Amino acid sequence: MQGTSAKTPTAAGEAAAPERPLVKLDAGVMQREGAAAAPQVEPIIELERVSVRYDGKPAVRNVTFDVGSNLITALIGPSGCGKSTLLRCLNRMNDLIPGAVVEGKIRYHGQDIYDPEVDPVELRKLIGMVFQKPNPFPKSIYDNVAYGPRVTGMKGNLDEIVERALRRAALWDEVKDRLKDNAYSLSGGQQQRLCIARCLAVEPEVILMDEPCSALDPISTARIEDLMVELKERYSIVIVTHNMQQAARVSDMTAFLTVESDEHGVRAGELIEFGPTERIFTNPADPRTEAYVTGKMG
Ligand SMILES: Nc1ncnc2c1ncn2[C@@H]1O[C@H](COP(=O)(O)OP(=O)(O)OP(=O)(O)O)[C@@H](O)[C@H]1O
Repeated sequence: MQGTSAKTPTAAGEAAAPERPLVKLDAGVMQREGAAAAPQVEPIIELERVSVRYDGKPAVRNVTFDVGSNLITALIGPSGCGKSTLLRCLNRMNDLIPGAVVEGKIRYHGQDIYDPEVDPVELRKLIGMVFQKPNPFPKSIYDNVAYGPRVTGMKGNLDEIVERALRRAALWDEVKDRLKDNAYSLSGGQQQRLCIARCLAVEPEVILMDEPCSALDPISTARIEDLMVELKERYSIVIVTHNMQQAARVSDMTAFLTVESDEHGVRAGELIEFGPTERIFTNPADPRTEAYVTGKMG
């Protein structure tokens, strides 16, 4: 599988990117400076007419868009429109759901990820996932981060790999003196950053985040949002969020989905609009997008 060549691991101890100031957008939502400019999308993942069914029942229909390299792409839309389903397609997590069938093409660096030659376990190392609720293992902080490198037999000094991942997840300073403590002794926000560190430890290229802040307080949420903006220097991120302010604050590109009926009256999630986040929130092309982002629908 292609894909690791673009990555240049750096030594532990690198400085975190400076926090970006917030700027006000016309729509009254706050967005970090830099995310406002219309970004160039150099695709790392391409979705082409992707449809998903569960036990024959359509959940998502004909979705086409590109996930840009080193950008944050937000998937937004009302409950049940298929955001999580679509996210799980991107690293074949739907393979683990009995009855789930994915159609269409998903290409990662141009390669069809559903090709029988592709090993989904290898794919998930390159396209990692962070879930809604922090889900650390009942192990020490160190062992949580070391878990992936150990089971995948990653080469290198394990202490350095753990430190690097914890630094990139902006958690090192808070845990460096308690690495042997159980992960459950951390706060919810720290646990979520630990899960991000666990994901980063195996050197992914893409991070999928399914409502990563929904179980967190506003301060922990702000830390994760800052972290996401720092991480995109090195990784490509796709985030599912119900929080439109969050999508507007952190993402560069936004895909808006909603449930629509086809000509036979069969309902499934469809992509209504995809584009630079600033435009989607301030000047959407479709009235359904406008209704959703202004809170009149969903
Ligand atoms: N494991 C599953 N088995 C059967 N149907 C499923 C499964 N997961 C999702 N669905 C169905 O697929 C559709 C899309 O669900 P999905 O969870 O992807 O939407 P969502 O936009 O992420 O929703 P929410 O915002 O509420 O989390 C829904 O109709 C849902 O009931």
